[in-house]
Amino acid sequence: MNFESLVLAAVTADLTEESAAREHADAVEFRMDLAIDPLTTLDDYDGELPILATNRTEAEGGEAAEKSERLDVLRRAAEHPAVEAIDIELAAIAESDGRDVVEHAHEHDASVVVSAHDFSGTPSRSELRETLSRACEHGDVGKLATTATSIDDVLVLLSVTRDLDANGHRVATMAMGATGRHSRAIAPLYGSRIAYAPVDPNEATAPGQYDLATLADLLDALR
Ligand SMILES: O=C1C[C@@](O)(C(=O)O)C[C@@H](O)[C@@H]1O
Repeated sequence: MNFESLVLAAVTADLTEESAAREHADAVEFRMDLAIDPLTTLDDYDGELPILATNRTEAEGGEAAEKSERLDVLRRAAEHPAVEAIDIELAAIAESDGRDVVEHAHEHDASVVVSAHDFSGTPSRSELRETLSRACEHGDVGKLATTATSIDDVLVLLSVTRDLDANGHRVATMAMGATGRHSRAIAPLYGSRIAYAPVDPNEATAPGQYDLATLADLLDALR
């Protein structure tokens, strides 16, 4: 997965759902933090879609406890042939353990998405730019999900997306929540390289997600 063009990632904690995602998605985001036995689940995987492996911390909207074991699981996931990319939080990169995971993933030919999430709001333009630029420094893709409380928040996020993309960076952005929902369909027009939707519409992993078929249709219509 090189993210040269948009990747529609179907999100799930249950890899047996992959066949249901195949029609619409380019990849599966495996939310290891939400799975019961993620490494065994990965070993049993015999699907067709490549995997983006995520082991999200509680601080960034997931359920993985922030212990060294969390990064070990991510590290082991990167070794799996079906895992073509991993997602690691920018916050984890501040520690050398996190940077080791990035290096390990690259050694195993997995791309790295370096991500940051803000569930309370959308910071100022300069902060967004700063955060996304730092994420891009460490990852093959820098990803930023913020919460929009007004459409102006969406506008500024799209503008920063466009800016970084035009400067040759690979970014993925989305505004979470009802107000920012439309950004999930239009951010790719401004350079965002990943769009997320749950395989099971009842198992959304972030506020404002469309179901997979709807997002696929919207993206197709806007392409
Ligand atoms: O970070 C992201 C983006 C996301 O939070 C979203 O807003 O769609 C969904 C998560 O599953 C994924 O890891």
